[in-house]
Amino acid sequence: MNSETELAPPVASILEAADERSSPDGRVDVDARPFDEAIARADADGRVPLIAEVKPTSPTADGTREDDPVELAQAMVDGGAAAISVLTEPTHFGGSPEALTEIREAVDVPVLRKDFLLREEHLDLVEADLVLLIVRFVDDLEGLLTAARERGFQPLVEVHDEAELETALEAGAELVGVNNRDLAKLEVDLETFESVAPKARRITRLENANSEGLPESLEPCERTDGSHADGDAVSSVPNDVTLVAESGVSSPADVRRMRAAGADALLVGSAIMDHGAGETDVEANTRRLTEASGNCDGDANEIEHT
Ligand SMILES: O=P(O)(O)OC[C@@H](O)[C@@H](O)c1c[nH]c2ccccc12
Repeated sequence: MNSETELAPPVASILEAADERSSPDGRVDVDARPFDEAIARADADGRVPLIAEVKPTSPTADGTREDDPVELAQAMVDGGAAAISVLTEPTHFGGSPEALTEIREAVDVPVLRKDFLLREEHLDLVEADLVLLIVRFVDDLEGLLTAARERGFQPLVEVHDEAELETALEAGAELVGVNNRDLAKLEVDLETFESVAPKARRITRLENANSEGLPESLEPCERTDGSHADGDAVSSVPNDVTLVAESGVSSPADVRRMRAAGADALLVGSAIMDHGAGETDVEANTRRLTEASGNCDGDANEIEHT
């Protein structure tokens, strides 16, 4: 495994279980729904491009939602989600490959398989439009990226820091998720995306500069504290890596904060699933995030969450 620091005990046990899981013989062959088109459609409609996650429970959740996963996914799409993420990990997240298959049949947006995929054979368990590959847990990222693409999957490569980002980009990742949750402590800090994202822009900009020259900078969004998300352009680079801000986004203000830091899309689970006793209307929970204004207008578009 590609990890030197200690992992939170639930994560270590998830990985042990993942290592022992096997897939049926034979390779899947996916005709994937393009994720870039789903992002473009959302942007064109004025919706924040959101991957909403069907996550019945998790090591950090307070309870478990027993609702029909297909109904949950449909409610997320009705709330404006550009794509759906489905946990297929069974032991700690209450997920299943069957739920993913049913959801993919029921909705027409791209579906991400969220699991702990360690080896090539793990890719063959179930068809999906995207698969998550976590840099920290994968030994041969380049090999797994190739194997995923050969099957038709669009790989979303998850990183948590700059070193992992470099590994991801060197291996040829085009779609990168920056996880705000530290898997060593399971703590969430939105500054993770804010500090890693500009580095992704800088590295790909240098690569582009070799062939095309530098694009003009856009004025970066101003944050509510008056500082800038980063001095660099955040969304003007052609042939750029697509960046997804993952985890810990719970309010329209968080959405705007991640967009200001350069997120092309966001991945949100808990705030939509709401495992506690709070707001259980998944469609409304999704809508208040997809309708969060994409500009930096402070709280002008804040919808009261009662
Ligand atoms: O529930 P949150 O904080 O909105 O997070 C969603 C998603 O980012 C998170 O579930 C996640 C990110 N990377 C993962 C890897 C495995 C399992 C789960 C995850």
